Amino acid sequence: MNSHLDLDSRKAAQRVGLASDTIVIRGGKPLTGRIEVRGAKNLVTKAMVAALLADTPSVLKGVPEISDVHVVKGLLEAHGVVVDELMPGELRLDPSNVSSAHFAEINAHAGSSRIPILFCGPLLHQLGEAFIPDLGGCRIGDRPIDFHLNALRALGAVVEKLDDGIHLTAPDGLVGAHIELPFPSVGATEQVLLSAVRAEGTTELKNAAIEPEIMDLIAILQKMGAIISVEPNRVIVIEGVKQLRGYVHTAIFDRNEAASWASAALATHGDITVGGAKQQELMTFLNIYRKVGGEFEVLEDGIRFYHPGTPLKPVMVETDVHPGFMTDWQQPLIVALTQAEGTSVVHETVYENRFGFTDALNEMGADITVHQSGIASITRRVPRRPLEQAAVVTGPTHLTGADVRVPDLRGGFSHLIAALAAEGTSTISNVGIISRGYELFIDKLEQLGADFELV
Ligand SMILES: CC(=O)N[C@H]1[C@@H](OP(=O)(O)OP(=O)(O)OC[C@H]2O[C@@H](n3ccc(=O)[nH]c3=O)[C@H](O)[C@@H]2O)O[C@H](CO)[C@@H](O)[C@@H]1O
Ligand SMILES: C=C(OP(=O)(O)O)C(=O)O
Repeated sequence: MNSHLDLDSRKAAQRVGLASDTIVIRGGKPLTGRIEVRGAKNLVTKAMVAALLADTPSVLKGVPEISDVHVVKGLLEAHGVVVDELMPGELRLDPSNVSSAHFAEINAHAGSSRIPILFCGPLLHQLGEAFIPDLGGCRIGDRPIDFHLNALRALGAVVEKLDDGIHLTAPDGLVGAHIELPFPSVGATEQVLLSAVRAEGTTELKNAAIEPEIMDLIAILQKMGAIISVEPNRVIVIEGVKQLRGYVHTAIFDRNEAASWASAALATHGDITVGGAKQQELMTFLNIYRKVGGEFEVLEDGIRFYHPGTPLKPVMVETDVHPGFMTDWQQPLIVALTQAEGTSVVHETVYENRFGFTDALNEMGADITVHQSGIASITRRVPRRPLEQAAVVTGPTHLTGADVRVPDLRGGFSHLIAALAAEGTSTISNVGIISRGYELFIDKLEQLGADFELV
C-alpha cells in the first residue's frame, strides 16, 4: 500500500472505532465461539450507489460498519444524497436533491476504494456529467479500468482524463449497446448494469460476471423497476427504463468474511460458528475446506467451522470467477495450508500480484514459494492467464510470532490468523486497512477468545 492509503487506513480505523493502528497478538490459542456476519462489502457499497439512480428514497438493511461504506456515504453526501442511519445497519438513502459535487469534496475520497468508478452511469443519468476521483482498493495488481471506460464509451459516454481523475459527459444521453467484456470483470459488469438500466434501448452484455453479489444487485435494480434478464453463458440483457424508484433490501451476507473466519478456525485448531453464513454461496469454498480436512456443520442461521483434531491435507486450488474459488478466499486459507501435511499449490488466476502477503508468513516460519509466472499443470481446470502466479505451500511448519505490516485487506486478515496460530507474540501494524472489509474484527477477536491488545 502506498502512504496515501496508509493515511486513509488510519482515518478509516478511527472512523470505525479502532483506537489504534497496531495490534499485539499472543498466539497459540484456538479461536472458539460465535460471531455474526452482515451484508457483503462487495454488494452493500454498490447498492448504495444504485440508490442514486432512483427518484425516491431507498432503505438498505444489513449494512456493516466498515470503512468502505463510509467512503461511499461521503461520496453520496457530496452529491446531495441524504444518508440517514435509521437503526444500526439500516440506511435510508434519499436522492431527491442530487446535485453536482465540488471536486475537492470528491477528491477527499481519492485512493480510498474502487467504488467511485461505479458513480459514472448514475451521475450521467442524474446530472449529465460525472467527475470521478482516482481509485483506491487493494494494490494486488494493476487494476486497470479499461473495461469500464470502453463499456461507458459504447453506451455513449465521452471520457476525458484529468490529472487526478476522470470527467465524463454524455452529449446524446446513454444509449443501449452490445458489449463483450474481455474477462468477466465484477466491477465492469456492475458498471454496465448501473449505466444501461436507465439508458435508451436495450443493452446486451456478453462474458458478464455472475457473482452472487451481482445477482443481488440485479435483484435490487429489479425492485427499483428495471428489466434485466440473466441468460445462459454469461449473457445479461438490460432493457432500459426511463425512471427508477427506491428499494427496500437486505444485503446478501459477506461470503468473503465468512470464508475468512472459517480459515481462522482451521489455522488455530478452533471452532467458530459464523452466524448469517449460508451454504449455497460458499459451496466451492466448502468443498476445498472439506478436502483440506476442515469440518463444517450447516445450521439454520449460520455455519459452524472447526478443526477436527486430525491432520490437515494439502490441496490444489485455482482461483477463478464465480462459481470458481474466489480470489479473496486464498489468503486466509493459505495460513491453514501451512499446517497441512504435504505440498499445496494455489494458482492465482484473477490478479497478477496477490501473494505479497506470503513474505510475512515466511518470516513467521512458513514455507511458501511464489512462482511469479505461475505453474503449468495438466490437472488445471482454469485456462492459464498471462499474468497469473502460483504459491507452493509446504507444511506443516511451526509458526512463531513476528512483527509484520498489513499490506492489503485479505493479506492483512491472513496475518492476523497467522499471528493467532503462531507461538509467541506478534506485532501487526497498519491494521486499519482490515476495517475496509471486516466489520468490528477487534470485537469479534475478543468474542472468540483471542489474546491481544491494541497499542
Ligand atoms: C469492491 C469489489 O467488489 N471488489 C471485488 C471485485 O473487484 P473488481 O471489480 O475490481 O475486480 P474485477 O473482477 O473487475 O477484476 C478481475 C480482473 O479483471 C481485470 N480488469 C478489470 C477491470 C478492467 O477494466 N480491466 C481489467 O483488466 C483486473 O485487473 C483483474 O485482473 O471483484 C474481485 C474479483 O472477484 C474481488 O477480488 C474484489 O473483492
Ligand atoms: C480486493 C478486494 O477489494 P477491493 O476491490 O475493494 O480492493 C477484496 O475485498 O479483497
